[in-house]
Amino acid sequence: MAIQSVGIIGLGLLGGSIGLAIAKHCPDIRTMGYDADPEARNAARDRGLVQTVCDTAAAAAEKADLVILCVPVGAMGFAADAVRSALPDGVIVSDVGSSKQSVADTLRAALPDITVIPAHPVAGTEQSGPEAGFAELFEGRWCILTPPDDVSETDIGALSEFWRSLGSKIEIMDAQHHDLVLAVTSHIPHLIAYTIVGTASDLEEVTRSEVIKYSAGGFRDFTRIAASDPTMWRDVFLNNKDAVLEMLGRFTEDLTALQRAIRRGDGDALHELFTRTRAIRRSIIEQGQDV
Ligand SMILES: NC(=O)c1ccc[n+]([C@@H]2O[C@H](COP(=O)([O-])OP(=O)(O)OC[C@H]3O[C@@H](n4cnc5c(N)ncnc54)[C@H](O)[C@@H]3O)[C@@H](O)[C@H]2O)c1
Ligand SMILES: O=C(O)C(=O)C[C@]1(C(=O)O)C=C[C@@H](O)C=C1
Repeated sequence: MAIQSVGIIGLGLLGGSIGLAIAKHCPDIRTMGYDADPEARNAARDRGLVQTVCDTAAAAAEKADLVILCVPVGAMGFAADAVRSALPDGVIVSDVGSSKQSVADTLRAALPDITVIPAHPVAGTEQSGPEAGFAELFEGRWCILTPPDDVSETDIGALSEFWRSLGSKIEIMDAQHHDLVLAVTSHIPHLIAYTIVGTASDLEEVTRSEVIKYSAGGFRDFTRIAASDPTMWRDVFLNNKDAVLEMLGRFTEDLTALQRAIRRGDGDALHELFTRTRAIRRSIIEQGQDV
């Protein structure tokens, strides 16, 4: 079954980018969208993020083959409740949340008789809102699907084909494994960036203007990540608590080992680690995953 109409709930960076990517890559697919924020709905109309901006979530969902929830992870349950009564027979409901197990549980409870296939396009920026979306966001990026066991191969195939048509590469994964992998590759890096920028701005010996003035290199890269949306990231950490705490425990141990190496003047330990991490960066670039 090829997807012919898509309802997008939440018209920020992700929802807006999906609407624009559909218009670019599959102009025959009809797009309807809704955002809880009236200003976001107006901006979505102005930018043409979807063909029809609706005044209710139900109206955006009622004629869709595929409904994609593009709201913060903590709002997925509210969005599912808002579309439930309008969902047509045979619809697939999916989402783009950055953590998967708690979203899968929430959607299953809210939509017990509906085909739900949670998904996570591993593509984004530090920007948010309806002005931030762009059609190329998903090109060459992974989209991870975490289908429950009872979903048919046909429905998984239809959703995979949809994401492929927007330029994504597909990976199928267990939701819990997804959460562990993304904790270390995305969630902890954000936590570290939030911490280092917060620490620098709290220092008494270094003025705020010095932090801004001398943030040319490494620190500047951290400030980009630390500018990411506060609501989105609050929800990610609250909803991927176990995996984040597990990975944070390991990170803290490794940081303590580095601290000890510096205190003892153990240059070999530092050099060995930095050599390993440099090789990882180079292999990411060789695989064409750098942007
Ligand atoms: N930003 C990223 O880099 C990125 C990448 C991949 C996945 N994600 C995930 O995508 C989702 C959306 O993130 P985003 O970056 O697009 O955020 P965003 O803030 O740009 O957009 C979210 C939109 O959802 C709307 N909204 C909130 N609650 C709603 C509700 N109940 N009904 C309808 N609309 C509602 C908001 O008004 C906002 O416009 C999140 O779950 C996030 O974890 C984000
Ligand atoms: O590039 C960035 O700004 C991002 O933070 C994107 C990023 C990531 O960590 O890779 C952020 C959250 C997502 O769920 C997916 C992608």
